[in-house]
Order: sequence, then structure tokens, then C-alpha cells
Amino acid sequence: MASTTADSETPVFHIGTRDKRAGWYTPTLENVTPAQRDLLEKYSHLSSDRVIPHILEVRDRAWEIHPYPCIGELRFIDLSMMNTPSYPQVLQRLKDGASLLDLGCCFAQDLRKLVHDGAPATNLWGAELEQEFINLGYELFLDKETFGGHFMQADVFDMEGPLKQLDGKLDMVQVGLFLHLFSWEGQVTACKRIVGLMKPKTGTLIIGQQIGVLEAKEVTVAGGKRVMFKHNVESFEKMWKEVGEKTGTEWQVRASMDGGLGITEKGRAWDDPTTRRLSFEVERIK
Ligand SMILES: C[S@@+](CC[C@H](N)C(=O)[O-])C[C@H]1O[C@@H](n2cnc3c(N)ncnc32)[C@H](O)[C@@H]1O
Repeated sequence: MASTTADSETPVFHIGTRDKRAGWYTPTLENVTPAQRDLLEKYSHLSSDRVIPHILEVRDRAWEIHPYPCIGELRFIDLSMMNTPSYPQVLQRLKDGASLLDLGCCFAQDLRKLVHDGAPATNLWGAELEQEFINLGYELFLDKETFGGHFMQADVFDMEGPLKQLDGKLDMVQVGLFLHLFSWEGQVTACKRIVGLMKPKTGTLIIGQQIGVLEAKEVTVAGGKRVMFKHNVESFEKMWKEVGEKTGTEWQVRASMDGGLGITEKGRAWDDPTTRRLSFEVERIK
């Protein structure tokens, strides 16, 4: 899926290509963070010299199945939840018996980090559209026989699908790099579903991050076939007001934007320069 621009011989790649010259395929990995190394050595029991080769081998298997930017760029080893301001409380609540769903969990690295940090696995859930990503998560973390949490292949928009078993049962939901995949209407529908999955009480918490932008806007991707809405803090707050009105609930949004996800330091040619990472905690207050 590469074409050549009229004025140069530089190939232009489109999302979906398996060509490893695409800008979002990072061929090597120089190092991992101390937390990633700790997880892969102490939780997955990889020897220190196997950590990086193992990540790259699993990534290449994943690339052949779904060559998404998050796979090519090794986003699936990012431990995002631990950087959420509420992480200590999230962990404590889990230890006290609360439940958490990682929606669109992909390899579910944050669920493994929670278990490694002492959360009981029994109340942890991961839901993911693609079963292969769940399988690859087991391969990455080498815990098919030992991980005690629950995974389901599920579509957030399928009201009669496997997610139904969690209706009204969850205390916390993580949505990492997920909501931005959809249009405004799609995000509102997904958020209404999330609200329905949560216990009907104050204090329930939604945490996550997504691709943001300085001026909120709808963008078309995949050659015009798909629409994504990229938020800034104000539009994200506005969306949660709408979700609250439509569900008879009220949510306090704590959100901020920064240059994380490699946006600042990598200076990637395909990123709109106004792209930011939008991180959020959304807590039910009514
Ligand atoms: C960009 S990845 C983010 C993965 C992970 N949450 C993280 O932060 O590293 C988005 C994930 O959402 C999944 N997904 C997309 N549409 C979905 C849907 N309708 N229901 C459930 N999962 C979906 C994709 O398969 C993919 O694994």
C-alpha cells in the first residue's frame, strides 16, 4: 500500500501497509523504561538480555496480523495507567475489592502492571475487538497459564455481546487510546455504554488518554472511509456533559494535554503539529 508522490520518489504509505519502511514501524528499540523492564523480568520472568528481542519478536508477529501504528511504534509496552494521578487510589481500591475494565485493551499491559503491583486479578477485566491481540498479550507477558484476570473478545457497540455480563458492575474503566478512534457520535455512544457498565453510584472512575489536538476537530482517515473526532480539553468536557445529560448522571472531568506519546520528542512527519496527548480522569459526582 505504497504510492509515490508526483514530485519525488519518496513512497507515501497508508495505514494498513505491512511495508516496514512506513514511518510508524520503529525497527529497533534502544531501551525500555525501568518499569517496563521490571515487569518483563520480574512478572514475565524474561532474562534481562531477552527483554528487547522478545518485545520486537512479538511486535513483528502482531505487525503481520494488524499493522497498526500502535503496533509498529511499540505503544503496547507503554504503561500509561501508572502515570495517572489517581493510580495509587486505583490500586488501593482494587486491593479493597473494586473492579476495573480495560476497554480496547489490546495487549493489556496495564492489567499486568496492576497485578504486578499487587492488585488481585479476579476483579480485572479486559475487552478487545480482536482476539489476536489478547493472544499476543499472553505471548508478550508469558502468562497464559498464570494470569487470573478475565478477557473477552467484545465490541463496545454490541449491546448484546459479552460486555453485557458487566452491566452495572464496574467501579473503574480505563480507555487508553480508544475513544479517539470514533466520531463525536461514536464517542458519545461508547461513553454511554461505559456509564451503563459502571455501578450506578458516585465515585466511579474512568481514566485514560487519547490523541488530542489544540483546536478540536473531526478528521477523516482511511482514505475518507472513517471519521475520528480529536478533542481538546474543552470539547472533551462538553462531550461528558452531553453523556451526563443523556444518561441522567453527572461527571467531573480532570483533563490535560501534553506532548506525550512521542509527539514532541519524535517530531513525526505524519503528526499534525497541533497534535497532543489528552489525558483524563472522569469521576461520577451525581
Ligand atoms: C490504539 S489501540 C489502544 C490499545 C491499548 N488500550 C493501549 O492503550 O495501549 C485501540 C484498541 O481498541 C480496539 N478496538 C477498536 N474498536 C473497538 C471496539 N469497537 N470495541 C472494542 N475494542 C475496540 C482495537 O482493536 C485496539 O486494540
